[in-house]
Amino acid sequence: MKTSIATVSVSGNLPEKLEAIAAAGFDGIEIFEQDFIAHDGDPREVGDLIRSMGLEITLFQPFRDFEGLPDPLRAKAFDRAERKFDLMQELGTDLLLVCSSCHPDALGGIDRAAADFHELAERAARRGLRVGFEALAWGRHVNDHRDAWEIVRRAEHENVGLILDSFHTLARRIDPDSIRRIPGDRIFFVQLADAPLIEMDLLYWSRHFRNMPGEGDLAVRQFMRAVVATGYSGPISLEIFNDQFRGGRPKTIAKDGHRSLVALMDDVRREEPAAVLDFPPMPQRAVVENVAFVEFATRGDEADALENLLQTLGFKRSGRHIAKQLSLWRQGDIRIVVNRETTGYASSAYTMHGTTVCDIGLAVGDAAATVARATSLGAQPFSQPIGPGELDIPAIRGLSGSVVHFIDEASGLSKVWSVEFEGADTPHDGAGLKRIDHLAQTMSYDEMLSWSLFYTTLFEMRKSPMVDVVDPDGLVRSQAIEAPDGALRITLNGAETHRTMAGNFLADSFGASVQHIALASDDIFATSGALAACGFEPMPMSNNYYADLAARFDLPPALLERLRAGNILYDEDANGAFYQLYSRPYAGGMFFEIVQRTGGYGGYGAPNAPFRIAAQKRLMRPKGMPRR
Ligand SMILES: O=C(O)c1ccc(O)c(O)c1
Ligand SMILES: [Mg+2]
Repeated sequence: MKTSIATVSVSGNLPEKLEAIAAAGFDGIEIFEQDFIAHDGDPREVGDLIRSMGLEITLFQPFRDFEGLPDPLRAKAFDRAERKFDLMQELGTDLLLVCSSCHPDALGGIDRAAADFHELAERAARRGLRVGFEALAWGRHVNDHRDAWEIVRRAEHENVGLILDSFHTLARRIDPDSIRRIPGDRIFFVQLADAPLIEMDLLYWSRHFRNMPGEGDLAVRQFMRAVVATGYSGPISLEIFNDQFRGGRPKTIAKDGHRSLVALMDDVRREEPAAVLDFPPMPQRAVVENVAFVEFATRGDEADALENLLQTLGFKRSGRHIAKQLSLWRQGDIRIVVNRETTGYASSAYTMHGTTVCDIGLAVGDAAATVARATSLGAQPFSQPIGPGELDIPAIRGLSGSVVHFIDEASGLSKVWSVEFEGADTPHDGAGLKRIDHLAQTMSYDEMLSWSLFYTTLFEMRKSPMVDVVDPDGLVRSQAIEAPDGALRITLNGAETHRTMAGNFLADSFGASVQHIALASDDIFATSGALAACGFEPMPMSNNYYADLAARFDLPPALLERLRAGNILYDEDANGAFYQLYSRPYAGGMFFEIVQRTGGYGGYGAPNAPFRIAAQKRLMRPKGMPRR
């Protein structure tokens, strides 16, 4: 099965689009006519350029407002088609996409349309070309793939077939399983797009909000399962109209597209075992067991400040690396590595971002298989020279240059602490922090889809709905990506302006990275007391916040007073309660959060976020100081 993508999906001029598409690993492209017209170059040369990059032209599109017209418009439509057939022959492609008519004079009538397609197919056949019919969701008379199929069937010509596009079917809530009734050899082409569920005009939704399969909310997988069940074996092509992608980096968009397609086909293979798919197999999504470690790259005074903060959080240094300037800090099941190396990867991360989380270690069932899946999805394996006595721990590059290591029991990699570190790796209770609850990564809003696709295609993780967080100086979008049992929880925070707390951090750290780490306690009040004894200074919350808590919830006065006294934030959902306590920001806006979940509370305290951010900004911008 060939992978393909429409040129309209990627930003840039035609050569830039082609280069990005070829580099991402696609087999072919759909030429979107506008991209060709905007290019100044002979069609034969364009065709040769495309083939020289190892790409095939799988389709030329769109041909609009063809079927059901009265003469003389009908005759003109056929003349127009002949010109496009000339162009297709020069480019070197044999398939034309005809999308259903939106013409105000189109007459309708299934048999009239079928007769038009019979004649068009006859003309195409004379040149060895084929035509495919696609129902646009907003087509005047034809806006359902089942009607398009009836027209193709009645056209009775082997040079006309059906073109399916997941957006048009799913946006109209047409049951994708109706595709299972169509013979696979009569489907000439399949286009895929996802989209976020937003109530709006279908045309506007389609032209501005489509995204890659898995990035939106449509049942693209169910659609594709139905397609492969028909026996269809032609190209699978992404056709994504998206305002954000039009302004994005061509290479990133194309790579994300390829990743989404490969992951989708892997899911389809597993869920539709009877279908024959010539797609290379890959290991299934990795189940993350826990966050094995978080590593900071840091230096000098900043490193001292970080270690000091870790001590006030109840951590103890429990090991030093046998050869490198790494120290291991422990509490409960949490491991934090402080890396002060001046060469190697962590050192470059420090140079780039300042003190930063440069590496995340995840415990998985099979580390090598996880890297194999990641590589199939287009991720880059990561390695650096290994010193004597050190273990070769499989790793990949995450996004924005970060590194993710995979640790497993089977290969002995979980023993890395006793092998590579001197000193006892013994757990201790400290202030009662047990495990990492979540990691919060900050990025520009444009990068959020890439990151959520990265996590959801590689790991067994789900995304929860996007929430808006109000910062006094702008809006931040936040989305959680979670493993089913909470073994790994990541919140993605997308900043649009550098004046927000998140945007400021992003600008200061030159790129996306972890802005805060949330550590879980099973008794936040005991932890709060223990932290005070360690010299921890919580971020102060306002009286207004606690007055509002009293109004929002039915909290006993004594509990409310304990919350206020400890600067602890509170939230509830249908399942349980959530307690939060924040450190003061350090090193360019990073911070720690301490949380307790009771009764299966599933969120992240989003209602509290605006007040937490305002409190942090008060600390960072003392009273009376104008903002930068
Ligand atoms: O928005 C459109 O007009 C349009 C054109 C061609 C397509 O294949 C499509 O899905 C939409
Ligand atoms: Mg389409």
